[in-house]
Amino acid sequence: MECSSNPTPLLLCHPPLDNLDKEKSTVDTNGSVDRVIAFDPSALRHQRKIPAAFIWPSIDAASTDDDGLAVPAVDLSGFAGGDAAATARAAAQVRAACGAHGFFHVIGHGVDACLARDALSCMAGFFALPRARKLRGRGRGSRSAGSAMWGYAGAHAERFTCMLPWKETLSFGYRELGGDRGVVDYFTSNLGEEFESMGWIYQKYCKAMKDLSLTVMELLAVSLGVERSHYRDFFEDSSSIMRLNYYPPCQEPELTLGTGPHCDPTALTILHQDDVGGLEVFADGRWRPVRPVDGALVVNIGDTFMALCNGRYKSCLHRAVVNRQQERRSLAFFLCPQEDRVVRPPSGNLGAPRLYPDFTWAEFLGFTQRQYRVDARTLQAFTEWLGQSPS
Ligand SMILES: C=C1C[C@]23C[C@@]1(O)CC[C@H]2[C@]1(C)CCC[C@@](C)(C(=O)O)[C@H]1[C@@H]3C(=O)O
Ligand SMILES: O=C(O)CCC(=O)C(=O)O
Ligand SMILES: [Fe+2]
Repeated sequence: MECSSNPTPLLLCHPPLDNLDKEKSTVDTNGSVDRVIAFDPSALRHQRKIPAAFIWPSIDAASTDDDGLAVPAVDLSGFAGGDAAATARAAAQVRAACGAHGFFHVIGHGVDACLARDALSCMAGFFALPRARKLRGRGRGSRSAGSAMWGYAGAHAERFTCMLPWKETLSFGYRELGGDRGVVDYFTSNLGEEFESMGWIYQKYCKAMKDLSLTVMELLAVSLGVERSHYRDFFEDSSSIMRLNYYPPCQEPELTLGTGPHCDPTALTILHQDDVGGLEVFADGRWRPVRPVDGALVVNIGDTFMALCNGRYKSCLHRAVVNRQQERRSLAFFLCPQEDRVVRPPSGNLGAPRLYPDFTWAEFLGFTQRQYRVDARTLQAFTEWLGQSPS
């Protein structure tokens, strides 16, 4: 597999647009995947070496610098309460962080601490289930573009054949409109009635993340000098993605990755990580950890927001590493526009000259699920692909 996520000379690394098809060259001649790995950490634990499919190119798995990334802790309480000085301070912090690397912590965010704790801890029960049971949570999503990514996935081994991530995930969609128990219904209909209480935890957690993401959108607008409600209104009817990440301990952590180097294609990510650590950002030419801070949530700009602000704020390359001793859990809430909404920056001084073409989230999500494995240059590849498409 050609390197598709070389972090150093990003622009010098041009994999073919269909980097998914390239990987399928390891599919056998009658079209079926011949080396599907059933990711079963309890069985893999007894092997001295990890399977070759989990080994990443050394450039992607390059070691981490000790120097933690300086991410500001943006206190949202004053901003939400309408305090002018607190707003100016928060906007300045966000402007500096997003102009540099796009990552910041939020504190004073108002998310119930018990809910946040429960959402992180209750996933343990799910990932500890036998594999066959977890697989019941596969696939039945409502939206076709993303349906391959809904439900349970063990190392994405059904989608990819090499550079597999050392993780298990459970993903589901969240949209508020159309009912206030969509997540609960997802859990009970896909996993079983006994998952109802877990479904309620994520139902409430998603609502809290949606509200928080709209507050952050307001702050981003203020920080960019855009009309305060502009992005909030844009995302009011958003359809977002909730993902539970479970990273088991790994016997050869320096050879693999929990999540490979990528920029999030989505608009905004709110990450709740446990206290183990593993998130890293590629900044100033090196991989730097974003150390967990108790009570804080990590926020980062994704490609879709970078397009919405015409490149003023960065969607930055990041990854998650694993370690020998400890399992790690994280919760990622990905804010995405409603599928058919056109992504374009507001007119005015942000808008020209345009760096990216108009697109819809349905098109971009479809590209990441059918055409291209998300990496460091997804938005660029998507832009080129749009330019080549008939219309
Ligand atoms: C739209 C998306 C694609 C990925 C999930 C997400 O909702 C946001 C980030 C993307 C991802 C996590 C980036 C790293 C590679 C990936 C395959 C993964 O390791 O999970 C990505 C997701 C995907 O499912 O395509
Ligand atoms: O688990 C983490 O720390 C990061 C995961 C991530 O970047 C993602 O899911 O997009
Ligand atoms: Fe990410």
